[in-house]
Amino acid sequence: MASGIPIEVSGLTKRFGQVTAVDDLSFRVEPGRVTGFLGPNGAGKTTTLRVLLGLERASAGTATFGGTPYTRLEKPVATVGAALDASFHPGRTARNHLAVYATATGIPKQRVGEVLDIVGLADYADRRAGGYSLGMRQRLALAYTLLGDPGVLVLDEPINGLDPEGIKWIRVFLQSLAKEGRTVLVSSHLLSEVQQSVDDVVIISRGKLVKSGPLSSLEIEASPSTVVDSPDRDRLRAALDQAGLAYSEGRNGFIVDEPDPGRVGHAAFTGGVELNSLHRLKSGLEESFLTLVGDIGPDGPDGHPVYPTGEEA
Ligand SMILES: Nc1ncnc2c1ncn2[C@@H]1O[C@H](COP(=O)(O)OP(=O)(O)OP(=O)(O)O)[C@@H](O)[C@H]1O
Repeated sequence: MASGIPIEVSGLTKRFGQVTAVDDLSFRVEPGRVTGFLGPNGAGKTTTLRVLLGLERASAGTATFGGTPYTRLEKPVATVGAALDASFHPGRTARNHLAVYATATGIPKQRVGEVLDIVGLADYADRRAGGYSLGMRQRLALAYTLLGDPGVLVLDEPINGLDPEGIKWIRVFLQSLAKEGRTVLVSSHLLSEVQQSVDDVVIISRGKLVKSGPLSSLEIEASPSTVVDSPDRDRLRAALDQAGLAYSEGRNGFIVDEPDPGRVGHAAFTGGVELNSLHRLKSGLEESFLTLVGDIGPDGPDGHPVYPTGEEA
């Protein structure tokens, strides 16, 4: 196995005409850990991964494997295994798909049998991929990434569409790859989908970094806390600082490390700040994630502010 090397993204920007898909994005993915690359649909995850893998050219900034861009890696297949947009010919078998790729990339044929075993597809290897379930196609995509026994794995939505048994399997599998010292980056638009599989998270929204760090730091945010927002964020920030309240700022407001919305409301009142949202964080980790990425608002469904009712704890 090639050793795991960090993925380093620095000041990365990618524009498509008027659209800025990735906007001055910087983060680092460490070997020996499973990292979830998270954000709602359209946040810029696939674009970031495509630049990282040399499929798109950056408008600015860099995305490298330990300082080396993918296109300049000496042995790319043995360094990085990636599954983006995996599509298979329905008339060909899993074994045939992998054998063709192995031959094209100079990987010994015996490795095909090994990776089929590793991903649990050996019994189905000689069936046509057209008859595979989504879960089996996900396993075949994984088998591709492992052919060169790389130290870095980049997987786009590998859990999407798996049944509960498949999810359990991939969770253990990703962790075992990381324990071997590999760098494992897994994208998803749902935190809940990868929550039990990842050690670290990199969260983006509208092309920008929202948060990166251990999953446990997000869990701390999700512990009893209050979500608050104002049309005047600067004044609200100042009022929270003045009251000595700790918080992190997301697209839909501030997550304040204070379980009592009344105290947060009082801090805002003291600072003379108008609020358009104030409520206790409801469902823990997932709402914390959604508040950070701004996928849904803490506001009520009619767009009006929701104030604490006392039943949301
Ligand atoms: N080739 C392209 N030309 C123009 N715009 C693009 C292109 N590729 C992506 N975009 C735009 O860039 C933004 C980010 O898209 P991207 O596919 O990277 O997001 P994502 O986080 O991977 O979302 P999803 O999970 O839906 O794939 C979107 O607004 C998308 O429409």
